[in-house]
Amino acid sequence: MAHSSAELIGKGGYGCVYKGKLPDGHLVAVKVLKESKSDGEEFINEVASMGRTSHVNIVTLLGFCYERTKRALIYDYMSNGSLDKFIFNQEFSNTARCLEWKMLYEIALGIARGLEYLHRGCNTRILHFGIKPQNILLDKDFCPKISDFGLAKLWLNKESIVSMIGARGTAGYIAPEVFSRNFGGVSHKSDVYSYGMLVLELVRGRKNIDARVHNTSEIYFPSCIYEDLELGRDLRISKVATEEEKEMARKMVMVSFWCIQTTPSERPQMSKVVDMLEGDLQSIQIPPKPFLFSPPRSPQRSTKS
Ligand SMILES: Nc1ncnc2c1ncn2[C@@H]1O[C@H](COP(=O)(O)OP(=O)(O)OP(=O)(O)O)[C@@H](O)[C@H]1O
Repeated sequence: MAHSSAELIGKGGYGCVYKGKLPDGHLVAVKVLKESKSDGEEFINEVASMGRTSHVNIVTLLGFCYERTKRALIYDYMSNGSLDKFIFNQEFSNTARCLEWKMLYEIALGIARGLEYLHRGCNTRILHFGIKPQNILLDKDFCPKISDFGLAKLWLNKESIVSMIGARGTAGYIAPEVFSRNFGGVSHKSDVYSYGMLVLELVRGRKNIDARVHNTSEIYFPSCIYEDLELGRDLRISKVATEEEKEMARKMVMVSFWCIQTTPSERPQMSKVVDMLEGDLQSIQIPPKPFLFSPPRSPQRSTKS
């Protein structure tokens, strides 16, 4: 289906992604999945359900290839790549911040709308592993789209889930209840948590858990942002110049802190998140301080601090 001279554009935990071109010139991203032992029926069912998904903030799945153990998924090509490139890239953080506040706000809102759609009605899905900046792709107009929501994840058993959380370093986006059932059951609210962590990263332009930071109180940055919020201080975030920008940043921070509440039932539904982002800053209450836990470093140590 894809052009033979397809170029490699990325690698994920589940396989390589190539850029390709359909005979009519349409650009596509072809994700060639690693070989899997799971049965094909599950794959086909999952692809069929993804095929029924249609939303402006979800990457469109155009088709799939399936031949014994070889499986590939064909998506619309997103010319601006994934969000991590814009929020973590030194090149961008040293010069003028690449994405303006208005754009960051639009991205946060777009992702919220996409997740709200996935959580709604019969399309209901939980992303479980957390949604991270690599899963947010930006199209040519910088409209954010969620990609890869859960397909490969369904093939994993519980054990491999635990080892992946340890091995892949995406722990910062995963809700506490995914590590330990003491916090409650896994639900849509687990995605709400991941969303909150992702938006905090958008705001700060830095990973939530950053080993390069020397001051220990800064390692887990949401704590110091919370302090600013609680004391009504200006948030210690760069490039917020105008009142409008301050308001957008504050709104994003308030929403994120609601989303990362430790108890799942205290987190808002995604529909409420969309409302909060679109509504007045004044109508959002200051969230309680979330209990900020350190996710386990290895699969064996599911401790909290
Ligand atoms: N539709 C697409 N258009 C453009 N680039 C894409 C597309 N899909 C994926 N990519 C690129 O390929 C990279 C790897 O994507 P992929 O979905 O395989 O992995 P991931 O999201 O990083 O992780 P995982 O699959 O392990 O959750 C992305 O970060 C992005 O840069």
